[in-house]
Amino acid sequence: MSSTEPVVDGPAFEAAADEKGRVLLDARAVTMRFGGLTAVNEVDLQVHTGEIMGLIGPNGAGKTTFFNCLTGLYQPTSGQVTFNGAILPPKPRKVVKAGMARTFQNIRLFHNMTAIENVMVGAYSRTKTNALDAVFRLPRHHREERETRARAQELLDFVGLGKATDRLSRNLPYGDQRRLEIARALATEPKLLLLDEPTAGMNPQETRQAEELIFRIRDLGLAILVIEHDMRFIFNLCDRVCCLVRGKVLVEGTAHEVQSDPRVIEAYIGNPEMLDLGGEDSDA
Ligand SMILES: Nc1ncnc2c1ncn2[C@@H]1O[C@H](COP(=O)(O)OP(=O)(O)OP(=O)(O)O)[C@@H](O)[C@H]1O
Repeated sequence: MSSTEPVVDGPAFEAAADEKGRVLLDARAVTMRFGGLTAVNEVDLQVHTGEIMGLIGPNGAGKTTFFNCLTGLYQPTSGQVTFNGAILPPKPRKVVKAGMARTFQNIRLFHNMTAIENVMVGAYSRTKTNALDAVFRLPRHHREERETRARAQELLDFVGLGKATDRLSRNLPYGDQRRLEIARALATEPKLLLLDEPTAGMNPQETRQAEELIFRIRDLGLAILVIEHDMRFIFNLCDRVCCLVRGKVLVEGTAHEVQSDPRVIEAYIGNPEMLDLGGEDSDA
């Protein structure tokens, strides 16, 4: 969040009314093969309402492929994903409508659009305006346009970009672009937000701000599933953590359990710097 902007009260989300701790996302035996390579192998994972769940694992473990299976970008070779009690079809638009939104490892904003326009694109997945309303500019179109813009501004305020409304997204600093992606995902009114390496490329201060923002999103009633290589960030943030190795679940448990599990430490041998949990002489 840009340091000059005050933290504002959170916008209201339907998810806030959900009973806490019930199973929201239930992935069963999800498998994804690319030819002879099994990138995701019989993965079971549950995310409950109101929790922050982390997904970790060395490079190539299958984390992003698993996200793609959950969000309909890939149709799993086998297995099933249930969300909010219903089986999810492997279609990204339907997944968004069901209440699951995501951000990507590589920022995917509309670079020639302003910040608010980017967020409004997210909100259109929820509006009722059809092509006729828009072409003939019927009253419903105008009313929804006004409401959508107001909601988008509310979300920009919430993520700390309230003053960036009319700036082209390509001109925003890197950390702000990541926050804008989150605002756009929030505009789809999700119950579960999936974040793929939200702090990649951030400096320590931006990382702390991202952590604080994710806590605030959870406090609005949303559940969060986050992939991240920054272990200090993950173990500080998450209620539970799942560690994938070569497409399989190696360990799942509370952040404390996973952090101290020797199998996790061993999985990172060869990349010990990735397990840097920040000792006393660490820089952040
Ligand atoms: N579209 C694809 N076609 C073929 N192989 C793929 C495809 N996508 C991913 N893979 C392979 O699947 C495996 C898992 O990749 P994935 O990107 O899911 O891992 P990851 O855990 O997200 O890694 P990283 O932390 O480096 O992002 C890798 O061996 C990768 O090369």
